[in-house]
Amino acid sequence: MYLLEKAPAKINLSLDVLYKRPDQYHEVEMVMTTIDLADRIELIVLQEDRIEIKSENRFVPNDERNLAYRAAKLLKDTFSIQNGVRIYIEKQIPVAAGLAGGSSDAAATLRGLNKLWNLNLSTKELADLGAEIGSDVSFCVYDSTALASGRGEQITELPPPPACWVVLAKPAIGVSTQTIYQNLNLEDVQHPSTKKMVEAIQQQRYEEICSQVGNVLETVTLRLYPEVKQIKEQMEQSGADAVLMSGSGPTVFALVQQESRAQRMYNSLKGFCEEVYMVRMLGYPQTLD
Ligand SMILES: C[C@](O)(CO)[C@H](O)COP(=O)(O)OP(=O)(O)OC[C@H]1O[C@@H](n2ccc(N)nc2=O)[C@H](O)[C@@H]1O
Ligand SMILES: Nc1ncnc2c1ncn2[C@@H]1O[C@H](COP(=O)(O)OP(=O)(O)OP(=O)(O)O)[C@@H](O)[C@H]1O
Repeated sequence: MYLLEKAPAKINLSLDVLYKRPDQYHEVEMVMTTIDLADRIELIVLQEDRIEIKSENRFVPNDERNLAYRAAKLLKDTFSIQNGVRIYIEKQIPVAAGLAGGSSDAAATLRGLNKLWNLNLSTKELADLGAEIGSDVSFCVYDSTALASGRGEQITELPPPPACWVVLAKPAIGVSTQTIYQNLNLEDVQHPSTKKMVEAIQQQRYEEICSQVGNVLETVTLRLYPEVKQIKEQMEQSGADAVLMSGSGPTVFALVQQESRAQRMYNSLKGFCEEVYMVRMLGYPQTLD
């Protein structure tokens, strides 16, 4: 038995941190959506009791460090599944970029194995299981647009935002999410208004969405990595409707409604940044076949 799942990247349209919790996580309020930059996950059921990970990308671990491996293991252990699975990850999402690539692979594995192993779990049940793997996995299970609170695992779905182009640039550095949260000084940030962002999406007001984007982790990453700041400034100067860093970075994205303007921005960024993408905003679940 065999199944394909699409695992799209996410962007944070807003990311607010409320306080540091006693369990070493931070209480957050994030508005997230998906974009048409996606990994492709192929799942093949094995009669033998083992989990295999295959990927041509050298940055993707092929053992229990892989979040997709952990997703399969979690379902196997929780539901005493005797079969194994081969998981082939065709990687399109840049690794360690702030785009939840690993979390989305884990979520796609949960969705796919739910079908292949006839578990009949609801999206909420899968998302709750996903939270055991990582804070972003629950959102990725929903594969839509949502407000995420708690440490990121409490999901309230929202309608997809109005369509637009998303131009992304990832500087050639890796950023540790843990380091960024550790260096956050909550007295030194400007909090975005989650409420206004949610209302702007509910009312489908593109300009209001653009004026409400904000990410408190940006303060930390831009201070620690000047190359991220440089890319952000370059995007701001080339006529974006809004520019923001996604998650803990280092990827910066621009929202642009006009295709020709997005194309010009893509071309000019390509001149000094190797990893640049121009994709559509999605915000609703996609199928592959
Ligand atoms: C930055 C974001 O990607 C935004 O969507 C998420 O908040 C992070 O999600 P993630 O990568 O799935 O994070 P996890 O794997 O759960 O946690 C990695 C590390 O980030 C820190 N962390 C994460 C989430 C959170 N709400 N507070 C935190 O302080 C913790 O130090 C944790 O050890
Ligand atoms: N399926 C996977 N794809 C990519 N990286 C993975 C995967 N599973 C585990 N990893 C590990 O996780 C690390 C972070 O990768 P990932 O691409 O998920 O980061 P990210 O986009 O910054 O995540 P987030 O936005 O959730 O913080 C990588 O360095 C890699 O070693």
